[in-house]
Amino acid sequence: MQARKNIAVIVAGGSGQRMGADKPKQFLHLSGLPIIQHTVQAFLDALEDIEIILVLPKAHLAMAAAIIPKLSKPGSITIIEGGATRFHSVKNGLAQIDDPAVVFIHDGVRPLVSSQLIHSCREHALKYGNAIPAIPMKDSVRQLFPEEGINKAVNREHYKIIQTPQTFLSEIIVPAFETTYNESFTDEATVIEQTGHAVHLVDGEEGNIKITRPLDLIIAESLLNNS
Ligand SMILES: Nc1ccn([C@@H]2O[C@H](COP(=O)(O)OP(=O)(O)OP(=O)(O)O)[C@@H](O)[C@H]2O)c(=O)n1
Ligand SMILES: C[C@](O)(CO)[C@H](O)COP(=O)(O)O
Repeated sequence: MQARKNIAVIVAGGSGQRMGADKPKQFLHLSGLPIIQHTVQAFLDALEDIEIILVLPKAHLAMAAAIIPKLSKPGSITIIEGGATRFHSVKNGLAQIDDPAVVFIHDGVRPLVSSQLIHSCREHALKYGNAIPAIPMKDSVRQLFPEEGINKAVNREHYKIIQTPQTFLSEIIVPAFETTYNESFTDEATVIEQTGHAVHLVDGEEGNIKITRPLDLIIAESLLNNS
């Protein structure tokens, strides 16, 4: 039987509107290195045989030339052009996968992902077909009813905050992405759910933050300096 590869599709094809910087946030520096360099290196460090498909914005493909040679294993990285939405960027990355694999799909702007979480996701995906990291909510939560102009408290124990790497057997995630794009696809779990797969949640990590707004950069810098 063909051995199962480990492949990470790292999506960094966005433009970072909410960050409001002069370049896409994945290229901003964190502790002196581009965010995307931290993220890719985290996967290279976690798994000896990892192959990385790095999805970048078309207009910034050249930025890869500055980053790749600085990684510990530059040879294991393939650069792919991103799409109009995160879904399309993931789809472009998945189109590169032919062999049986455990496929990690990870936000390029979650640079603090740990080796422990990557391994936990891999083990659960091998057992359940998919592994989706999730953390508990820590604030009170209210649902809005705009038409009635009211809001109501909900039980936060019934909700989880979802992270990446969302991890799958290739035979599940590759065919799932043949579906037509739908605006409700905010992550990969929503895509496999539509094809009838049960989503398997695993414990995520509080520190595995997504750098979305300027404050997140400050938090990430602090977490990195105190780790
Ligand atoms: N067309 C897109 C949009 C997003 N992403 C990636 O998906 C991850 C999570 O998306 P998000 O944080 O929303 O990034 P942006 O789309 O860049 O941010 P914004 O929504 O603020 O513009 C990021 O690593 C981003 O680069 C992508 O690969 N291709
Ligand atoms: C995939 C994700 O990071 C899981 O929390 C999230 O859905 C991405 O959302 P965004 O609006 O594209 O940042």
